Parts: sequence; structure tokens; C-alpha cells
Amino acid sequence: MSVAVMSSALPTPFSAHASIPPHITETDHVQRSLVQLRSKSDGLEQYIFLNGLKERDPSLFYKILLSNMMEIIPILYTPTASVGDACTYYSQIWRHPEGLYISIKHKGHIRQILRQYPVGANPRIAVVTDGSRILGLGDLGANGLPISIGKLDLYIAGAGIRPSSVIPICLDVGTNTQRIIDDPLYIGLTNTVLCARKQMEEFMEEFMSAVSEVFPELLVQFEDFSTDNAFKYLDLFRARYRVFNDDIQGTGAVVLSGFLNAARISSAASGIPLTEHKILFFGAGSSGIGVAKQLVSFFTELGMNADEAKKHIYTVDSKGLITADRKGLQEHKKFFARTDYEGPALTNLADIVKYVQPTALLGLSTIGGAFTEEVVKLMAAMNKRPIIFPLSNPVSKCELSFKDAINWTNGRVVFASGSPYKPVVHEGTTYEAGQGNNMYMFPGIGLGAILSKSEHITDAMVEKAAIALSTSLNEEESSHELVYPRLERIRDISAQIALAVARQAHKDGVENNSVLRNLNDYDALRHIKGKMW
Ligand SMILES: NC(=O)C1=CN([C@@H]2O[C@H](COP(=O)(O)OP(=O)(O)OC[C@H]3O[C@@H](n4cnc5c(N)ncnc54)[C@H](OP(=O)(O)O)[C@@H]3O)[C@@H](O)[C@H]2O)C=CC1
Ligand SMILES: CC(=O)C(=O)O
Ligand SMILES: [Mg+2]
Repeated sequence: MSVAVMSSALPTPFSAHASIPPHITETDHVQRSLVQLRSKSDGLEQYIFLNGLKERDPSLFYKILLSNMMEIIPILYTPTASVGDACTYYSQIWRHPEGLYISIKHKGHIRQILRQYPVGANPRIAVVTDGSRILGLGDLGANGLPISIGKLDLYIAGAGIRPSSVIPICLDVGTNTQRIIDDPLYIGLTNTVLCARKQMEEFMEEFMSAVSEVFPELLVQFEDFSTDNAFKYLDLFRARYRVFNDDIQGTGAVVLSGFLNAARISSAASGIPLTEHKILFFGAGSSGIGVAKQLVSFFTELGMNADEAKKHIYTVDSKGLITADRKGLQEHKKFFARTDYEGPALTNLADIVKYVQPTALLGLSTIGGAFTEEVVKLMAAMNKRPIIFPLSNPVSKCELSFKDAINWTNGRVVFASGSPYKPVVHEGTTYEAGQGNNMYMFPGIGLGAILSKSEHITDAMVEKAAIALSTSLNEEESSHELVYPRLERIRDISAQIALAVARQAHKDGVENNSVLRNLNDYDALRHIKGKMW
């Protein structure tokens, strides 16, 4: 029952509302719900509470979400323990349908399934996962749905997309994780040996064709697909459908944005120009390579050719520094494989740091604590202001805690992490961590794409989104050396990103909204904000 209904005029007929105590008002019920939420100390319990509230009383849920974003987003979306735990234990905590499961068994019938989905007439954004690489937690199969739900909650809170316009979708193509298959409560398919490559491709083709036909205005965001499939499906579909991959492109853009601001701070201390930074990627999967490509693309805008630009980048995977002479190198790693290293394989991160002498160390590896004291102190010895971004999620997989980063560099680090950290006080100074998370990026990209009615998401649109984010810092944020704006401003930021995306979509010839196109920037920004729910 909605509080909005309860607090309206006199209830009629009286008996239908006699169960509601006389002194319940909308305002105090919001407070009551927050008190109930805050009484739960465990992140998973808080997640379950909010999930139940959304089911019982969506209007109250969204009211609480919108007016307490800083408190609620970390529970529903930001990869602290709660949403990670929600995925890990989704089969245990499942209570009611809250998204769409399209399984491999629906192959041949996906259109019919989609036509039955009870949403508003015109859904605009779907976050689609197959659960095969959920955060840094690995293959969780059908338990991955809360990631799609959380991302869509951020679209609603951060970009003002209407709740009725979003669809969380999990593609259930089986799981390889034995612990999950053995769980008697597992909600997904267990008797499916993971689909053969060809069958999976046919399934994805049918899904994309069906979803775009049944929901013609839909933007599809691919989320947390395993590495090979993430690259493959982005390449396969981006020219044909309105689709982007958040882990490759959203992360590429958010890290480029933070890197530009971090490099400015670091370069001011060292005198090293932007074009001479050396960036070491620890982790060379979908997000690591996505970010590396985004940096190369940006460096080429500065006048370098791609071969020069890639010399600034070193990549490391589970076997060590990636070199071109390695046998059986996966396709996505080849472009960045070093041809200039001669010697025995470098497998230890500290040795790699000594060899590369990077100005920036970025972690997208899923290996919690990988940036050891030795590694961080090496970075601090080589750089006046070392840039260290441990970006893996959830927080248990983060390569370095903010406290250690501050302590081990004596406060000199320029830091952003994928998961949030509280401020740290060191020798009387308070330091704030940046949150280098694609949550800053995808709401604005999605909003820009749907308002401009873009047919595709081009690379240039993503890059302009990154630049819009990096230039959105206000004076107060810059004076605190933040590399990302405060999350409180996400709606304003999303509008600015959406405008940059729409403008570039026009230049790239993929947009279809003459109203937005013909407005000057000031009015276009107002128009975009006016469209927010
Ligand atoms: N902050 C943000 O906005 C985002 C953060 N992420 C996080 O980044 C992490 C990685 O995601 P994603 O790239 O999609 O995952 P992938 O599985 O595609 O890539 C992981 C990479 O880490 C490497 N790796 C694994 N173990 C080690 C090790 N011991 N030493 C060095 N490298 C290792 C893997 O090596 P190999 O190739 O040899 O297997 C692989 O290259 C996740 O935790 C995810 O949550 C992702 C997207 C956005
Ligand atoms: C943030 C995100 O998309 C991830 O960790 O996968
Ligand atoms: Mg992701």
C-alpha cells in the first residue's frame, strides 16, 4: 500500500483503511522506514529490507532512494559487501520476480517471452548480464541479476530514468561454478552444460534481434559478461543495435576521466607532461583492456599515432607482464603486448614496477590486496605524487585499501578505487578517496543516447562523456584534489554527460532528435534536466 494513498483525503470506504493507524503520515513513514533500515547492521539485511520495500511500496522506496542517495546507493549498487553478497546469496534471499530471465531453453521463443513482460509500453533501458563475471566474484550464473537491478536503480536515481522504463535481464545460459550447481536452492538452470559457442552465438543473435524488435526504443547495456564474450558481443552487435558494454566502455570512460584529473595533480608536482605518463595495468581483462584502449584513443587525439600511444601502456595478467613472445596470447591482449622487453618472464608485481617505472598503477585484476606495501612504496619512491587506482570490486577484491595507500605514501598518493572508502585522517590531515566506478558514466551515456534517440553508441560519444565528467569538477572539489565530482551531484553530472553524448551523436550522424539538436547548450541542459523523473 502506498503512503501517498494513505495520506490523501478521508479514506473511503472507511473499513478499507481501518487497518492503518490514525497517526501515520507520509513524512513520518519515510522516517520510520529509514529507522528500520538503519537498525540493520548487516549490508545484506539492508539490501533485503530495501528490496522488500520496493516490492511493497515502490513510491515510498523511490522517495527514500532519491532523497537519501548517498546512503542508499552503496547498499543497492556500489559494490560494497551488500550487492556482492546479494548476488552470492541470491538463490537464498530470492523472494519475488524482479527482472526477466531469458534462458537458453527459450531459444526459438524469445520474442514471445519478451512480449509477455509486464512493463510500461515503452521500456528504454535494459541492463543485461549472463552472470558469468559478476564483479570480481566470478561466474555466479542466474544469481547475477541484482547487478542489473542495481545498475538500473542508479539510472533511476542518477539520471532520472522512469522506473517503468527499465528492465533488468539475466540470460541464463548455465554456470560453470560447481558450488552453485550443487546448491539445492539455486534458481537457475543446473542441468545445462555451458552452451556450445555456436549455440550461444545463435542465442545472443536471437535475443538482440527480438529485444530490439519488441522494444524498439531500447538501449541495451551489457554488464559483467566473461572477458571473451564481453568483447565478442560488443563487436558483433554495436553496429547493428543500440548497445554498449559498461565494463569495457563505461569503465574506459570513467577511468580516462579520473586519470586526466589525477595526471594534472601529479604532473603539477613532477613536471611530467600528460603525454609522458607511463601507465601500468594490473589486470588485462575486459575492463583493463577497455580502459587501455580508451587511453590510447585519447592520446591519439593529442596527436600521437596509436603505436606511439600504446608505448605508454604496460599490461599484466595472471602470468605476469604481457609480452608479444608469449605463446597462445588471447586476442584482446595482443595489441598491448610489449615487444621491447627482453629477459625472463616478469611475474612479480614489484619486479614489474621496478622495470616499468610507471607514473600510474591501475588495478582491474580481482585480486584483493595485490598492491602490497612494497609495491606502493616503490611507486612512492619513483613519483612525487603516484597515481594508484585499485579499481576491482567488490571491496574484498580491491587491490589496495585507501588507509594503506595514504599511510604507505605519507599522503602523497592520488587515489581512486572502484568501491567506496571513508575519508582517512593521517598526521592531522583528512584525505578523501575518489570512486573510480562506471556508475558516474553509464547513467549519463544512457540518458544522452535515449534523449537524442541515437541509433548507436559510437566511440567518440563515449570519449566525449569521459571529457564531460573530467571537466565537471567544481572549485570546491578541485581544491580538495578530488579526481571525480562528489556523488551528491550525480544528476547534474549525468545531464552534462548526456548533453556531450547527444552533441557527439549529432556529429557522428547517429541521433534523431531535432528538438534537442536545435537548442543552445544552456537550453539543451535545461531540456535534459526537465526530462528527468
Ligand atoms: N571500477 C569499475 O568501475 C569497474 C571495476 N571492475 C572490476 O575489475 C575487475 C576485473 O573485471 P574484468 O576486467 O571484467 O575481469 P576479467 O576477468 O575480464 O579480467 C581480470 C584480469 O585480471 C587478471 N588477473 C587475475 N588474477 C591475476 C593475478 N593474480 N595477477 C595479475 N592479474 C590477474 C586476469 O588475468 P588472465 O587474463 O591471465 O586470466 C585478467 O586479465 C573486477 O573486480 C570488476 O569488478 C570492472 C568494471 C568496472
Ligand atoms: C562496477 C562494475 O561494473 C564492475 O565492477 O563490474
Ligand atoms: Mg560491471
